[in-house]
Amino acid sequence: MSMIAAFYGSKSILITGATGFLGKVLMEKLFRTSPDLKVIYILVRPKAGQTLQQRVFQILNSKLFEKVKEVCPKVHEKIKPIYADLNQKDLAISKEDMQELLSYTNIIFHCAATVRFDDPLRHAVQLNVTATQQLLFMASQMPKLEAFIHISTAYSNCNLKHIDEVVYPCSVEPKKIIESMEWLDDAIIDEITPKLIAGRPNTYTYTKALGEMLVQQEGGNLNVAIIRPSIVGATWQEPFPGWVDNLNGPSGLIVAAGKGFLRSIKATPMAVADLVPVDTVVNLTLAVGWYTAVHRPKPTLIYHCTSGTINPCNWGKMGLQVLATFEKVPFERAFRRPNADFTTNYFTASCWNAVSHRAPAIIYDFYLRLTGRKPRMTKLMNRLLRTISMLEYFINQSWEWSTYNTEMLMSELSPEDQRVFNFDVSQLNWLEYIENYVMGVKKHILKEDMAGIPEARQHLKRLRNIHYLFNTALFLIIWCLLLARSQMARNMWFFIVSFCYKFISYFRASRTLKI
Ligand SMILES: CCCCCCCCCCCCCCCCCCCCCCCC(=O)SCCNC(=O)CCNC(=O)[C@H](O)C(C)(C)COP(=O)(O)OP(=O)(O)OC[C@H]1O[C@@H](n2cnc3c(N)ncnc32)[C@H](O)[C@@H]1OP(=O)(O)O
Ligand SMILES: NC(=O)C1=CN([C@@H]2O[C@H](COP(=O)(O)OP(=O)(O)OC[C@H]3O[C@@H](n4cnc5c(N)ncnc54)[C@H](OP(=O)(O)O)[C@@H]3O)[C@@H](O)[C@H]2O)C=CC1
Repeated sequence: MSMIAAFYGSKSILITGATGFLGKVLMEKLFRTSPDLKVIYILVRPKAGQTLQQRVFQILNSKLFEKVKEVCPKVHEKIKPIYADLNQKDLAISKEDMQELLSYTNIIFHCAATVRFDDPLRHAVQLNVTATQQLLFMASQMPKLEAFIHISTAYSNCNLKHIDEVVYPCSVEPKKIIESMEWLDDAIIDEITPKLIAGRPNTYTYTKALGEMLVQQEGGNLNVAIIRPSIVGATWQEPFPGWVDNLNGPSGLIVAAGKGFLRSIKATPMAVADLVPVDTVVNLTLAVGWYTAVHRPKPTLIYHCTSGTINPCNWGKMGLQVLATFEKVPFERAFRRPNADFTTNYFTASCWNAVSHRAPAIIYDFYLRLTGRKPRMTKLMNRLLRTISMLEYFINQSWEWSTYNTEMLMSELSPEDQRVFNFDVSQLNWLEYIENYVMGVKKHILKEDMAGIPEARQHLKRLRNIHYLFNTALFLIIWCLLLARSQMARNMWFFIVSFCYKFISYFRASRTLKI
């Protein structure tokens, strides 16, 4: 029997961010391995016109929860959605709900955050720092609380090349940043943001670092732990390989490449692609929750959930495997045949962006206008290029994270727990994982059925023929223009024609003599 599964068996658990990518897999694993847990409180907000219940219903009826419904038929009775908005003071939790949370919660998993790289500092601070402070204040009033597990990111200190499992202080205290957001206007905040995030690429990584510092400072007597995942990808093994449900990180670029929009990206092929499967992150998170509650380590421990130092993959290997998988499992209705490459300098990247991204989009929008349809490709391409510009920071350099605490935790687990809550990425087969990831993007993000592969292949063949036709026509047009304007071109054309004529005559003559 798994000690960790038994530990959660009687617990009341609060998960923030449970409707997110990581949060869903965390909930699924808890219900599947500890079906007799008491309750999981999830902070949820209405979204896209859906009520809290509708959002929970949609999650429980998704493919991700198919196995849970077999082992925990009453799962819907064990989830308690609580209205909350991290943008609001006191998280907008009602008095009744707050009283219940304070009275019964045993474990908190704080996953909620804004993971956007381009959020204004005020919004990122509100979600990733102020909301964390409010959750810590709630936790300090929970008499039954055994552990507070805070999910940060391995890139919170990406301004450093080697990162240890410690909290690195930020130049300005989190509390001062929180207070200043209350009275500074947006214009001043925009002006000071570059100075505050200095060395980091965006407000996301900066505010995650602030959140860690706040947890360390205001964790008080709480049993707190911090987990830093690197780039969280699709599931590796459980509940099944390849599950992913958002366009963040690699997923969006895999879609863009598979649909033929993405043709080049500035990357360093040998740079470490520090991906970590979401089920690996969840297994580590649950093991940390158990260890923190049972062993109460002091001071606060930080756990790196990364792959680069244990089982490194690089962007070149990943990119080639993604392209190879497209050959086997093409995406439907592609704009062009998938064919992308990494460029290693800005000049080449700019040229490729102009020739292989912007020009085709303009041509295609011109065609849409000619056929009376609304042009959309240029707008989509600009968004994709903007996304790429934000991700490039992370694919053109490598970092090194120490993993002492994570390895220590693994050694503390029983063999059964190491099996059930496996976070040993040394066992990961990258080629197999990446192939499952691409197939998962096709099935779970694009909602494409594998039965449509033959038609997708036919579509790609048609695109190839159109591509050849277009290139031939372009060549002929350019050649005719050259012939019309250049005597040298005409002389060259005459030489080629006469050479071919003589070669054919000689060939015929030699064949006649042989007969
Ligand atoms: C040698 C051969 C080479 C061959 C190469 C083949 C290429 C194959 C690709 C494989 C290589 C992949 C490289 C991966 C690089 C990944 C690096 C990731 C690093 C993360 C480090 C930090 C990790 C963390 O701690 S949190 C990470 C999670 N956070 C994110 O990833 C957030 C990033 N996204 C954003 O910040 C925003 O989306 C932003 C700012 C980039 C774009 O914002 P914008 O407002 O423009 O768009 P959205 O409103 O978000 O969406 C608009 C629209 O676009 C769709 N969309 C969203 N994101 C993406 C995307 N990444 N790609 C494509 N499309 C995207 C979205 O669904 C929306 O559509 P609507 O219809 O409008 O809803
Ligand atoms: N994905 C990755 O590659 C990595 C993620 N992480 C960390 O893991 C955690 C989870 O990330 P991930 O699951 O990918 O992110 P998602 O964007 O998928 O999920 C974010 C969660 O936060 C919730 N949330 C955001 N804003 C609010 C708000 N105003 N009020 C209430 N809830 C809100 C979202 O709710 P809603 O559904 O209503 O929007 C969602 O449940 C984050 O802390 C992130 O920093 C760390 C490293 C890598």
